[in-house]
Amino acid sequence: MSPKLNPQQLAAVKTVDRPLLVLAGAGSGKTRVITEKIAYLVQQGTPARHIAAVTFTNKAAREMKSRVGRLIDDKQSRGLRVSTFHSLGLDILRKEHKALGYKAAITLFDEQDKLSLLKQLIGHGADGCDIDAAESYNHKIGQWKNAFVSPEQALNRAEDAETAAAARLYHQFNRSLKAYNAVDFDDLIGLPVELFQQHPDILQKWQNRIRYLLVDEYQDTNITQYQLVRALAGSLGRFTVVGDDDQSIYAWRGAQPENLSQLQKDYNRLQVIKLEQNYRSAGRILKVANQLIANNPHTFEKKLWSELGYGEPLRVLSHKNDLAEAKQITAEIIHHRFKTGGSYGDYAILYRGNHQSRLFEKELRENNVPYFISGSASFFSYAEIKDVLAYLRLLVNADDDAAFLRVINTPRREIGPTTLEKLGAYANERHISLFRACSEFGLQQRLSEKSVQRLTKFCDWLREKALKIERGDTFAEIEKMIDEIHYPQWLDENSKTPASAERKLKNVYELIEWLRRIAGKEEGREQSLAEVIAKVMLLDILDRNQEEEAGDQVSLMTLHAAKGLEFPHVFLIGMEENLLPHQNSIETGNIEEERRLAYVGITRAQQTLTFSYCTHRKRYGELAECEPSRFLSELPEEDLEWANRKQLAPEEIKQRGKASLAALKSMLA
Ligand SMILES: Nc1ncnc2c1ncn2[C@@H]1O[C@H](COP(=O)(O)OP(=O)(O)OP(=O)(O)O)[C@@H](O)[C@H]1O
Ligand SMILES: [Mg+2]
Repeated sequence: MSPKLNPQQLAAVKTVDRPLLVLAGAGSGKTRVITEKIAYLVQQGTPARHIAAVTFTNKAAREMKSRVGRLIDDKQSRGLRVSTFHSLGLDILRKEHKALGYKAAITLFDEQDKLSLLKQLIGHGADGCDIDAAESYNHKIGQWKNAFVSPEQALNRAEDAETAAAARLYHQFNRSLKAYNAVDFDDLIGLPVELFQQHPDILQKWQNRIRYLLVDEYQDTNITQYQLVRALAGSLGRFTVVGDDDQSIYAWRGAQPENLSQLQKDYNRLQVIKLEQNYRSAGRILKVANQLIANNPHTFEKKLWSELGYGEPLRVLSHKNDLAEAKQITAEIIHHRFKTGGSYGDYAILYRGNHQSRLFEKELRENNVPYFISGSASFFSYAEIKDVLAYLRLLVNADDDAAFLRVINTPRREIGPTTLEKLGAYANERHISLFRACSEFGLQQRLSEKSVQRLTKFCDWLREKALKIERGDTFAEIEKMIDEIHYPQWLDENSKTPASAERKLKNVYELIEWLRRIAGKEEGREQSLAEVIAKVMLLDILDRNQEEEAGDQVSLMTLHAAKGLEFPHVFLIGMEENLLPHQNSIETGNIEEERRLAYVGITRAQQTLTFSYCTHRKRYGELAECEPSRFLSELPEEDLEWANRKQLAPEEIKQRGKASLAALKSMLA
């Protein structure tokens, strides 16, 4: 039986006749309001299939689903949608692809696919664009998509030649995606919004389907996501959104905490409920978090208190370098767990950047401490693995358009974007795969002779290779293929260092070796490549799920990934200038977002919280001196316990004291 809701939570659960915003600090039970409200709506007679709850990560969605599962039974929750924004978008796209002019099997482009498309477009004469800036165009296009700005609008608003060129590239980029029957991650939100604007009948159908909408972590929605919420919730505003402006940490991806105040403007019947009791953290942790975040300007005033006792002082550990940091914290976890008889699942190590996990992984493994890293890159997400798998997918099924697009110019075959665009458009018109379209006369008429030759050469090679693989020694043929397509040279040309090219090639051979083992394993019978590939794709999915599975293991994750979660014991590592706050943010003056990230980290802790920093750390191969994070100096001294503290010069301490005092004064003014 879960503990009783407090009166404000109860009011939030029972407010169903008007739009509702629950605005409250960390650990105050906002997510709990959402899960309880889903159960309440169902018990009041709203069929679960008419309720949708959205959040930001798969992990959060799964967690929410399982919490709902404890409140209502399977039969009652049948048809309930609990998902991320993006999978809701994908669902809408899949069902409504026709109205948007898409074929059913929509391909999702990842970052690498996008970058290589952009490079192709630029390489083939997108005016005024520089190929070395492909990443920055990619970012710019993402910003436009997140702000629901179309290529035409972007061009009209462009104030200089550079932006205008980027806007034109954006237009070409979208046109190519369409021709390939592909979408990118941002389109998963943007296209449904566009669809709803153009087709009121389809919108009505969806409004009828989703009669109540709940959104967690609302402060992280961008403009396009807000448009989607508005469209689905309709003018009646049948929604509950919960959020905390102090935990807005996705500004770099277009999140607009202003969406919180925008709600008040757009829905005059909006009810706002604030929650003030924190049920997660010891009083001291809460006090420290509140004091840190007080250094940021505030639109909404929030108070938070806790009844969970004051707790131990928060420790600040100093280490001579990052290896020492990993060693000491690993030792502390082993020792603490032994002393308290707890579970490894009670501990989390949080950090600003993924690279910080490496030494910890090594130390934990060497000491036989079970751990899992949330959201780390799996073997299958490496570009070289995806490339080779795409070749194999295409060899067993030439109609796999996503694979076709991935390999057609990897390594380069000088098949230009205009050719691919025409190919895509033709296949789309004729509703056939790209591979099939290549051999049709109708397409060939539209292309130059050279393009036809190159496409034909590729397709002939593919057919022949597929036959050899089927009839000959499958894996020997695959190994031969790596050389035939000049993949090692391609890796050399496209890797930052020879060592990295070599590592990638090693990964490729490891993959082939592994496939060979799988193929021979089953019941003494050699399996076909198609069977093996099908198995691998499934394994990949399972593997990813398993990755998210917590248990008796220490959790390692970035601060971004930790949002919404809680752990009895938290270690916040790398509390150094240039790491947290991140160097880029210091350079661009964006300290407030970094402070919110630190706030998110601190408020994950239930019982104990330990900060750690190094006095020296390797940077670009050289050992450099590090300063403790300015955020440490913003915390109440009386609640911290510094172990082996690095001596700060007295004037430095005074300087820092002044800075935080000034910030506090300006806040109170
Ligand atoms: N009324 C209550 N009584 C006791 N415990 C509660 C109550 N409401 C919530 N909790 C517990 O408090 C903890 C924090 O709740 P929850 O995760 O919903 O907070 P949140 O506001 O969503 O936090 P965050 O801002 O970090 O996402 C959870 O362990 C939850 O079970
Ligand atoms: Mg939450």
